[in-house]
Amino acid sequence: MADFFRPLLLFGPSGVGKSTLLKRLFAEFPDKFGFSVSHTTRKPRPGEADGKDYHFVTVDRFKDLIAEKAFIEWAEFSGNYYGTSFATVRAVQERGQRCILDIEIQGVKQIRETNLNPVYTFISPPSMTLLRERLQNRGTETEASVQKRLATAVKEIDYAKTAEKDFVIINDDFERAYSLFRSVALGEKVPADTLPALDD
Ligand SMILES: Nc1ncnc2c1ncn2[C@@H]1O[C@H](COP(=O)(O)OP(=O)(O)OP(=O)(O)O)[C@@H](O)[C@H]1O
Repeated sequence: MADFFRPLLLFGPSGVGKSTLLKRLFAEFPDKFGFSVSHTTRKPRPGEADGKDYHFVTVDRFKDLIAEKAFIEWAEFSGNYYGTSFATVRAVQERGQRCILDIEIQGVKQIRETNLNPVYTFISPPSMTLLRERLQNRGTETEASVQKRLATAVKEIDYAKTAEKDFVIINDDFERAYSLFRSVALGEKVPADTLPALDD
């Protein structure tokens, strides 16, 4: 069970279902896991709470935090800044919880250079067509933003094809994906999925 105490890092393209999987995990295990709440300069979506989903900050504040070396990793993504502070990860670990990070690719690359030693878990769409549909159906993006996220997704998936990762979870049928994700999060030794072709 040694893996349980390593942070769990989730990565995967926007719209693949990372937040949905996490929401379910936190509902089932309110005390076992702690989310590393990122800082962002993007505007809150309806229902998102400051300090829970993100620490929502201004660009000036974000730049101050960069200057103070507060971040383990930070990146600009889809026109906004995102970052993980040392303080948030530490706060989760001090509560005795497994820290879960939801990070985009540029951040993942930076994390590899640190001694955080997380379990790298790639959440994959079953196909590019389904990814596009989910982004469109979520209703939070304009068509231009969907296009931008899909273009980024293609690059992220190319990276994921070659990058070192501990687990791949295909978010096809949600209940199936969640059951696998739950096992991975609990530190169980389970056979994971293999990355689909994603060339559609
Ligand atoms: N297995 C699934 N089958 C069908 N729809 C799903 C599934 N999982 C998630 N969704 C839906 O797909 C949309 C995107 O999911 P979600 O917001 O969790 O993605 P995300 O990876 O967290 O994206 P972002 O990185 O942009 O926050 C949501 O509308 C969600 O309800």
